[in-house]
Amino acid sequence: MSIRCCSAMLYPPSVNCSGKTAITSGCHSASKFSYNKPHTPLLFSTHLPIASPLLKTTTALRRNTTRLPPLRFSGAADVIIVGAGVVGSALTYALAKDGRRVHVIEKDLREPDRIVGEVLLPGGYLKLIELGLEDCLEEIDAQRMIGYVLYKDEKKTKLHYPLEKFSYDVAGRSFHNGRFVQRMREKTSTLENVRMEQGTVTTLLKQDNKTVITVIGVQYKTKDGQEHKAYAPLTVVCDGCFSNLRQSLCRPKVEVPSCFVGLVLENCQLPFENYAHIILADLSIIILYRISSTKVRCLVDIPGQKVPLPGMANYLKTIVTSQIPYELHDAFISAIDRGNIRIMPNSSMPADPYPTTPGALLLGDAFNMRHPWAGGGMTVALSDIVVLQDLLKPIRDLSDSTSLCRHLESFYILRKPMASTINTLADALYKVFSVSPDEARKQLRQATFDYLSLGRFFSSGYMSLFSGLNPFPLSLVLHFSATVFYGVGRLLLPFPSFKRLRIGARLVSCALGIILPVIKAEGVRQMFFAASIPSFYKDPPGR
Ligand SMILES: Cc1cc2nc3c(=O)[nH]c(=O)nc-3n(C[C@H](O)[C@H](O)[C@H](O)COP(=O)(O)OP(=O)(O)OC[C@H]3O[C@@H](n4cnc5c(N)ncnc54)[C@H](O)[C@@H]3O)c2cc1C
Repeated sequence: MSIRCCSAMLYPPSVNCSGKTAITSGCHSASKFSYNKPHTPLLFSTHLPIASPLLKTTTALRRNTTRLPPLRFSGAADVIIVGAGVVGSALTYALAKDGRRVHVIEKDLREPDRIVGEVLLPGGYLKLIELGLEDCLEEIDAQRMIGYVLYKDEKKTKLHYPLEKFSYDVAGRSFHNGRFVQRMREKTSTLENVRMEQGTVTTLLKQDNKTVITVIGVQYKTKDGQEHKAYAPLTVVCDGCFSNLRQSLCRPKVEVPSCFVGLVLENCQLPFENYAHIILADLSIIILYRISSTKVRCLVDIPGQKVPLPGMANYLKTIVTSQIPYELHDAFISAIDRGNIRIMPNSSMPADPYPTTPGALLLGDAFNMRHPWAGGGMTVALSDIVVLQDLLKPIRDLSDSTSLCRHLESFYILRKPMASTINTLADALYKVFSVSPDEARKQLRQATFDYLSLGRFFSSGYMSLFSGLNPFPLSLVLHFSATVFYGVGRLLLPFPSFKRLRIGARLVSCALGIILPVIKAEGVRQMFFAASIPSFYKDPPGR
C-alpha cells in the first residue's frame, strides 16, 4: 500500500507550549539532504549554536573530541527518540544514517555515571559493527573480554566465548558505561539530520480519532522550565529501566528479584585478565570484571527488591570479602573504605508481544528487561535496533501510522531469536545459580556448574548462547535439558536410593518450574515457531 500523506502537514515543527517555535536563534537556511530521500522540503537550520552540557564533560579522554550537539533542523522530524542512553543513541545513529530526520530528547546530556551496561557480549559487538558504531569503543580504555571464570566452593572452571571463526577484534568488551554512551552521543550528534536536545519528556501526545488512538509526538520540559511540544510520525521511547512513559504503551510486568551492590576496585590484578569472574558464593552471586586498565567492577547480587545501604559496608567486609579471590581482598576492602557503594535494582520484564499503539514504539529497557548478571541487555537492544532499522529502511514515508504499526508487528517476531535466547538464559540461569536451602535446587546449581566444567561441546554450547553469537532458543532448551539429565543421572548412578530418586524428581520439577514460566513469558510460538506467524512475512507498506 502506498502512503502519500505529507508529514510536514500532519506534523508541525517543534513548538513550545506558548505556541512559539522552539528554535529562536541561529541562521536558518534551506538545507539539502545529502542522501536520496523523497521528503517534503522543510526549512532546516544547521549548526545552531546552543550551549549544551555535553560540551562540559570533563574527562581528558574526550577533551579533544567533544563537540556541541547542534540543533540541526527546525522543521518536523521523521522520528522522535526519547532518551539518549545506549539504545536511544544507537537508534538515532542508525535511523539518521538512513536519511531520517531524528529529534532526540535526553533528560541529561552529561556523561552518565552508573553501574549498568558495562559488558558488551561478542554478539553485541557484531551488532555494533552492523550499525557502524564500533569505533565508539575506541579511546574509552575499553577492555577485551574472551570468556568467564566460574567459581564454586574451592573449584573454578574457565569458559571461553567461541571466537575462533571471527577476526581478532570480535570479542566481548567491558568499559565505563558513561564513556561509551557519551561517545555514541558525540558521534550521533555530528550527523546533519540529528537534532539532539536536553529535555525531559513528560507526556506522549495522542490523537484520538474515535477508532484508534495514535501517538503524534511528545511534550517535554527544558532546563529553563519551558514546556515544548514536538511532533513526528514515529516516536520511539527509549527511556530506560525506570521508564515513566511505557505505561501508556504496554502493560509492564516488572519483577525485581534482586539488587546489585556495586564497587570499583582500583589498581589490582584479576586472577585471569580478560575474563569476567563469576563467583557462585555461599550467599549470593558475585561478579568481577575489568572496566578500564586501572579499574575492576565488583557486583554483589543481593536477593530482594530493596537493599538497605546502612550496614552494607559492614556486610561486604565481614561476609563477602572471604568469598572473593584472595588476591583481591585488599583492593576490595579499600573500595569499601572509600565508601562509593552503589545499588541498582535488577529488573526483569518480558516484552509485551504486540504493543500496538500507532505512532509509537518502545525499545531498550523500557520495552524488555532480563536479569543483568549475564550482561545481555545491550546486546538484545542493539540486535533489536538492527531488526528495526531493516524493517524501516524500505519505507519512504512514516506518516501512515496505522499501516506502519501493522508492518512493525513483524519486529516482535524477528527480534525473538536473540532476545528470547538471552532473556531465557539470563532469567533461568540466574534462578539456577541463586542460593536456595532446597536440596534439589542445590543439586541443580551444582550440576550446572559441573556440566559447564565438562568443557568441549558441553561448555561451548552454553558459551555460544551466552556470547550472543548463537541466538537459537532451541539450542538453549536442549542444553538446559541436558544439564537436568546430567544432574539426575549423577544422583541415580551407580545405585539409586529412594531418597536420591525423590531428590532427582524434585530436581526435574524445579528445573521445569524455572524454565517454563520464562518460556511462557517469551511466547512459545514466537520463540520456537516464528515462521508459523503470518506477520513474519509482511511486506513493507508504501514501497
Ligand atoms: C545493575 C545492572 C547492570 C547491568 N549490566 C549490564 C551489562 O554489563 N551489559 C549489558 O549489556 N547490559 C547490562 N545491563 C542492562 C543495560 O544497562 C540496559 O539494557 C541498557 O542500559 C539499556 O539501555 P537504554 O538506552 O534502554 O536505557 P538507559 O541506558 O537507562 O538510557 C535511558 C536514557 O533515557 C533518559 N531518560 C529517561 N527518562 C527520560 C525522559 N522522560 N525524557 C528524556 N530522557 C529520558 C535517561 O537519562 C537515559 O539517558 C545492566 C543493568 C543493570 C540494572
